[in-house]
Amino acid sequence: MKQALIILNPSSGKEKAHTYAKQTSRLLEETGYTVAVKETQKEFDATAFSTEACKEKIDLVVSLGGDGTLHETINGMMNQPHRPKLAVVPLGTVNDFARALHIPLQPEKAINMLRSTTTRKADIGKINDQLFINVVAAGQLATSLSEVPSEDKSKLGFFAYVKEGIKTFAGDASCTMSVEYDEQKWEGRALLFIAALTNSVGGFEQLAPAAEIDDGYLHCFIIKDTNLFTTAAVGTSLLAGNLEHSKYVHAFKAKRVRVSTNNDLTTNVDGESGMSLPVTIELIPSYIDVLIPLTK
Ligand SMILES: Nc1ncnc2c1ncn2[C@@H]1O[C@H](COP(=O)(O)OP(=O)(O)OP(=O)(O)O)[C@@H](O)[C@H]1O
Repeated sequence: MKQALIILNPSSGKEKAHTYAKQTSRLLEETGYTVAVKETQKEFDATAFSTEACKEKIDLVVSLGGDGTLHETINGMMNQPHRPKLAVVPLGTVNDFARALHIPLQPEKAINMLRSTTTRKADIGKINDQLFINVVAAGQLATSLSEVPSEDKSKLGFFAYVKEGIKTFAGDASCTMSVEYDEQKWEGRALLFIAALTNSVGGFEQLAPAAEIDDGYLHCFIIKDTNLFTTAAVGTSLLAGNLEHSKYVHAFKAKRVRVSTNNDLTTNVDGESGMSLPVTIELIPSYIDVLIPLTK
């Protein structure tokens, strides 16, 4: 019999988290799985549960939580010879990974989807020795974005980041950045570096509209040193889904990028504060099989 593990973050999904876990469990049993549920209590529990699932050669891991739980779950699969298939029931406020894979954002619908699925191979990113599922950002602006209060994230979504970004312009927000990618190099004053795996970042689906989770590329943007006026132009291009054509932006696709700076800056990885620069970012193609809706 096939085996599934549900990794539940009870703090996302609020009071309905346990109900969703029961519904998921019942549905998977109906489709022929034996199911175990493990609840996270703190940071990195999902990583540990996921590593165990790999070692036990479990067939399917279901992440019931937000992007943070998913980020930890995928990191638990790193360097494991057996990687279970992955299903996602999004309980967070943003759920970029589910958006990118067209998995329903309402938990009940995502659970029901499990009745009839197909798999899609998803690319994964690697920053130094850690995996990421969605985005890496670096620069003074990214450091400020790591500090966006979660209350604002729930209320304002992507615009919480815009709000924090505008505040950053009160100080000197740019730094000298060196970005080496594949066989090329960009150097100059920059406000922000972004490497995205999918079209959805912070719940906003226009950053890299053409990016697909399985296209084999990191979609990178360097927002050059700007003042408040030119930043408004960058903002307009962003909202129009046209960022790559802005003259204030250096946009490129790459499989491997090295980012360094003369400042002491930390990155933002999947929306959380990450490691300090310099960093090496790589694309790992077709890393994981994700269950997605079967479309006829
Ligand atoms: N029982 C728990 N109580 C509180 N925090 C937990 C618990 N279990 C795990 N966590 C931590 O909660 C973090 C955030 O979880 P996650 O992103 O999945 O949910 P969320 O915050 O509801 O989603 P979003 O970030 O989209 O708002 C995880 O990275 C994990 O470290």
